Amino acid sequence: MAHIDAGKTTTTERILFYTGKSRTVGEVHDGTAAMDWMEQEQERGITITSAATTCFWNDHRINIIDTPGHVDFTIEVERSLRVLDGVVAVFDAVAGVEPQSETVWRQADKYGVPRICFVNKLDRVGADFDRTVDMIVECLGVTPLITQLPIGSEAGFVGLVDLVKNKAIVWKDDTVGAAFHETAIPADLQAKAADYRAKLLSIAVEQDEAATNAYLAGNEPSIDVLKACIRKGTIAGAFVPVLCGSAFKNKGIQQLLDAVVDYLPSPLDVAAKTAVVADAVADDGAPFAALAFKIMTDPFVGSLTFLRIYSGKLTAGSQVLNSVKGQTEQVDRMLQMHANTREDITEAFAGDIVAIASLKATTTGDTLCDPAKPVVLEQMEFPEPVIEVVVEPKTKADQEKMAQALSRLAQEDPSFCVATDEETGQTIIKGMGELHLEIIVDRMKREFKVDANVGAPQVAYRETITKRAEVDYTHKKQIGDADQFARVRLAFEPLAAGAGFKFESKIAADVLANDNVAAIKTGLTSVKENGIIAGFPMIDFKAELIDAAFDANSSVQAFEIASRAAFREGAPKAGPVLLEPVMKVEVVTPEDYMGDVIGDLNSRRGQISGMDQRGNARVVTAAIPLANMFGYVNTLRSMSKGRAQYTMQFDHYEPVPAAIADEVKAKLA
Ligand SMILES: Nc1nc2c(ncn2[C@@H]2O[C@H](COP(=O)(O)OP(=O)(O)OP(=O)(O)O)[C@@H](O)[C@H]2O)c(=O)[nH]1
Repeated sequence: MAHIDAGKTTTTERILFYTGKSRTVGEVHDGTAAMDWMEQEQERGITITSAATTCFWNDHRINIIDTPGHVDFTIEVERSLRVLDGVVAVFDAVAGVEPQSETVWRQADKYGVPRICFVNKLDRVGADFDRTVDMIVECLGVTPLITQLPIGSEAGFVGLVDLVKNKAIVWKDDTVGAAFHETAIPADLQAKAADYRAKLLSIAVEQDEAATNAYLAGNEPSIDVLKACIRKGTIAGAFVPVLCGSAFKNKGIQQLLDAVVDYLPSPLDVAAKTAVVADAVADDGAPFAALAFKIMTDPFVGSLTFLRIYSGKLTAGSQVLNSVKGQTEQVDRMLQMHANTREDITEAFAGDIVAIASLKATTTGDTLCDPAKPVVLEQMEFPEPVIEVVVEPKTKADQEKMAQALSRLAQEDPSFCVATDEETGQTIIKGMGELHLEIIVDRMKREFKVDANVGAPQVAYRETITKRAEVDYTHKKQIGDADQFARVRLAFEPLAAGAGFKFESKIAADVLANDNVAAIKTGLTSVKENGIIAGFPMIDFKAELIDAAFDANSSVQAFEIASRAAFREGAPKAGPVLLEPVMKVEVVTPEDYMGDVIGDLNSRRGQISGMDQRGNARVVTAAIPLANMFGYVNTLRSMSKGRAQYTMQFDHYEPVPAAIADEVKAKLA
């Protein structure tokens, strides 16, 4: 995991080469990287989906997921972190810790995933290992355990000092597969290496009482003991081993693989953590339990569901239970994925990542388990989309294809959703950012051959209420010969940000039958999706059912209709407001453009929250409404002659100022 362009894919490609999975090394910049197999990934040189693959190193099997760095695809990182046992965080030694590295680091914190830091790109002009380590400490707040030091820098980067073995490792040249040899630490690095090694030993031995005592008595731990200490501390999160190299120049990759095997946990090491949520143990003999973390549309088999197996064994041809949906699923075909190629397998075990073809009901985050021993593994959280565009099929034939394509794409990607505008009947797609929706539309056109007109991206506003209001609504209507009757008294009340929607029935059980109460909830749940100000979903409020009445003409349909009408009548009295997504923006710019950048951010209703120095660049952070950030990439590029960069991510919702709310309403009217 890392910020965009830190070198994740390049590192992964080298790993596949050195572990013997690929005979040639794919390069990101010429579109031949095996892990970036989507056309859009190859054209743009970025990772969009997280590809899963398997390789072997030192008699260990390693399952790898290469995650995207761009913030629009954060969901891919989130779901990968949910199922991974260890992470290699890749840093660009020139840029250091960049905003998205910080974000994904916090995500890894959330799931408690042990990490190794790989300081990459040491061959680049301006590379600085020490500065990157300082930033790791400062920005990520971790204790680094420096296990390697670079030998030389920039074009002179030739190898590294392995502080664990206390040896230098030097490569013959920059080519793929170039031989390396162990040698004595160069004279000019000996003092520094001794210093760093002493630090390494003193931190590492703390993990083991016997090793500490021996060390204090003047006895250095053996390499095996030292490695065991590092492993223990890494898994416990006491420190993070820091390694270095240059993926592009083929240096440090084999040592990185050694570190993965030596220091990151095996499925057995994380059994305890899993057991807390699921009562599962990483034991092939235990009942089967797995988490579906990703669904991918596949041209050959329809859809592929990726599973991480936590315990037990899965056999092709068996039946498993989806314990979240309460449905049985048939596992006909099981595949081992290698980026874009696959291999049929018949058995998979605890710790494995496999893809299952054509499951019926399973969606991302569901648990599949042994029908005799049902468990539910901890589910995943998905972010709310902040941006939307209207898509219109060009012909009638495209209409159907588009609906199909969008539903397939939404199934793959929980951070993307499709909605229909109630009034205009238009199809709206919603996602995490401009790039996210651009890729979706591109895939719809190419993979599903749908011809469509695409509107300009719009902000995905929300609505909420600010005060309590009550409504007493009676639905009475004659339809044909039959009368309909339902009366509801509801109260609407604001809730704290992030609380979503809650429904509470305060009436006694004999006032209204349960299915009528359920119908009222159903009515409210659907009607709140089209708020009363400008049709945006209403969030963070509670609806209380205070009273209700029925007669011989009442039905669940009548109560559903009554609750919807009550919402439309009641919500306007509850001080409704329009909410807009406010983004956290970080701009990294040379000093010269600082004034222009700040002036421009201010003019976008931005609130500057920080200014910092990073290397010789300045960093400005600000909170800015998304509505004012469209096309910023071009403004910034021309303002800074292409030298400044920015990243942006959703921060919170805030009420839109009245004048701007009127504009939004006018535009939508
Ligand atoms: N000089 C130098 N360039 C590198 C190194 N590693 C990667 N690159 C280059 O940096 C660019 C980005 O590398 P990627 O591997 O695509 O980075 P990434 O982190 O996977 O990027 P995303 O997946 O898009 O987030 C490519 O042009 C690589 O060739 C390195 O060690 N040295």
